[in-house]
Amino acid sequence: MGKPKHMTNKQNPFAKKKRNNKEKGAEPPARRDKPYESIVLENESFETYYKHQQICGSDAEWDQFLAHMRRNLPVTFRITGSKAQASLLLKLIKQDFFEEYIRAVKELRNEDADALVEPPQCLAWYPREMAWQLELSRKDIRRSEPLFKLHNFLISETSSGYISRQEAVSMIPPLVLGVESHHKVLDMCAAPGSKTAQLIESLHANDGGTTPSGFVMANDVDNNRCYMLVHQTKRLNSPCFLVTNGDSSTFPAMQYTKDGTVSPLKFDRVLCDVPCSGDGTLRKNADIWNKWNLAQASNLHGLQYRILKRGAELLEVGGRVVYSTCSLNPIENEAVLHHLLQEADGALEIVECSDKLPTLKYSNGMTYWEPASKDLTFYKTFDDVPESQRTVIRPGMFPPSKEEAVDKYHLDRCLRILPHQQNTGGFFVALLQKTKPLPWEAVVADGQETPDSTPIVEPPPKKAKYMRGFKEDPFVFFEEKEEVFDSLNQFFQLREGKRLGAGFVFLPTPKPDRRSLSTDFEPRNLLTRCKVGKKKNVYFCTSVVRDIVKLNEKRIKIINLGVKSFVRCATRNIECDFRLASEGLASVNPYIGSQRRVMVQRKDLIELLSCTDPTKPPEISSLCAETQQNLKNVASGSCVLECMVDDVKLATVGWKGAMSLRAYVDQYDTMHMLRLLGGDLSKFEKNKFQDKRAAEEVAEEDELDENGAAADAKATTVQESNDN
Ligand SMILES: C[S@@+](CC[C@H](N)C(=O)[O-])C[C@H]1O[C@@H](n2cnc3c(N)ncnc32)[C@H](O)[C@@H]1O
Repeated sequence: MGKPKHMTNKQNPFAKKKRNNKEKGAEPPARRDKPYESIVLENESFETYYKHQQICGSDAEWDQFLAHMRRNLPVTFRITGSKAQASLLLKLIKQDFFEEYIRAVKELRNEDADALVEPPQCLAWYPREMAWQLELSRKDIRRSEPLFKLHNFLISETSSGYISRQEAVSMIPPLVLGVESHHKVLDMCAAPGSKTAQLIESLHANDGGTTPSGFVMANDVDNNRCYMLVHQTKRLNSPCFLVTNGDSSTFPAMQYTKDGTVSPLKFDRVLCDVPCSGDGTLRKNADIWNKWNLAQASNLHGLQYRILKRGAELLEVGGRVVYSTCSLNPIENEAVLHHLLQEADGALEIVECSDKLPTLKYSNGMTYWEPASKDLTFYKTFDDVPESQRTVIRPGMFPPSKEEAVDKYHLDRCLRILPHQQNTGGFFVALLQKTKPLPWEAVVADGQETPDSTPIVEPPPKKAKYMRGFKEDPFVFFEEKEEVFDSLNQFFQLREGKRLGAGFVFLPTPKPDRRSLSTDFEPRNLLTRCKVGKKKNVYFCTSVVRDIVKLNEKRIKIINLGVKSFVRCATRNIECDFRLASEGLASVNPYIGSQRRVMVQRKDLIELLSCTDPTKPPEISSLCAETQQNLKNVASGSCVLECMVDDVKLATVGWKGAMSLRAYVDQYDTMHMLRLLGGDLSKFEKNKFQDKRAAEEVAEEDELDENGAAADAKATTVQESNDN
């Protein structure tokens, strides 16, 4: 046994400081030093530093920049999901949501009915009109009663994953990366996951009914933030996705099976949305005005460089990596890129990407900057840096000559998005292409393999804390012969249904020839999270994800993968002990046989979804004749309910009982589907302001009653004592 902790010589300096503070009675630091409203939106060092670096072209532009930095950020959102259902929702948003928006904004501003209100603005650079900006801040929406329906809409559609409330500039890196369905994608610093969600959507965007052959691996060093990532991406229900937890700067070399041979796993697309000082988010995080200083940027440069370098090593030749930050500081942006490009000696090249974002306003990447110390002394060359500052200001932070910056390194091809250019946050993004193996990879490969299949250089040694965090339940894949699978297969006809539909819940009408694309259901792609005992939840993933997990489980900590597809639910007289889980429906739906599918009429689906009392599901005899007819050949138990809306097929999980039919959908999905079906949502609309007022009234009445009772009791006591 070792010495007790307090007797060891080595003490954790942070714990010691905390103890000392406690002893001195010092208050723990508040999360924010000042209440939000009273934060002074000024920081002299910030202004001096960025003015010196000339991030704006003129004094007039600088004034505009600062003025925008001090304004609240407008709310933006994206419509997500597969093309068919996203178009359906867009149509609805343009009709109902905008109408309600204009009405509510007029009410909020006390304007009369004829007043003109700007409708929401489409972000023109985002494809297919799928991203929108409202001239309201998050605070406006949360705190204003007239906007409660809009708030409810945003919450319910976000919770069910059909829209994503995401800052406009944060939508840019995944667009620039250009992910396609066959790509192997790595998101190196992924939490909380708004960009990961976009990458997954791109992977599925052109699936046209087939499951993508590529995958997205999302990593974050912070164990807790990995769970935020799981939560954020869960709504997309992608079987081609996994979450890992590790330090990206030492991300391990991995393997996968390529054409039957175990090979090094290199990625086609890598996103490095690195940790940064975040001063581009000042409009959203006003407390940064208080805290901003130059030390953060200098401290982060090294980590940012190491993450990008590792990303480039893990990239396939011909592959692309996006480097992005929400910082305006050239030390965290152009300097990091220049640092690596210099070492890559032509193996990496910054490529033009503005063509992917037509109409986006931006400034070109900086080609000259001057690193500075915390006291704002600026240096033109490393030779000028005094010895005492040389651990902070590093040679790799200095710019190349002005000619090289443009002609050799193309730093001007980077995009700087400044807040005043289109009323957004500040952002930096660059797209790089790997044209050949990196010089140090070629050395590793020398004499062993051709440059095309260069093995991955091993990462720098890991620190001891690398594998820390909670222990995850195991990932236990089904074997080819698996009792549970036989039962699932028999009941849901998984090997007979084959590919009848498409990947996401909202299915375009299947074309008859799609059957020819069919692939058999692979039982080994099902897994559970327990080694012993009864299998409870059964998850589904694609073959490539299973392969990667099996080959690399010991190299990297895997947090999550697979979509819950079947749930144990033993019911008397029903042969299969599992029901379908709505999360996995999109993935397994194409395989489910016709005997477990029911086409229901629109009116009936509205009735099923509107039933909020689980003890009283609609009687089958109350449904339309067509629906009743379609139910005739379906045995009791879990089934898929299908319904056509325009030319889009909606699918949801249902349960046929002896006399009744029910839909198994959570509240937010119910609201979403009712919206698309044109059903009545009023019973789900909550006005939190009204609820609060009602609760206050009840509390007041209770208080009056209590006071009255106390007065009565007192009067009685007085009366009694008088009587005595
Ligand atoms: C700017 S945020 C990423 C935002 C995210 N891409 C999104 O769009 O939601 C940076 C993330 O990097 C993570 N991080 C910091 N150092 C890291 C490292 N060495 N390896 C991996 N992730 C790291 C942080 O935990 C943080 O979640």
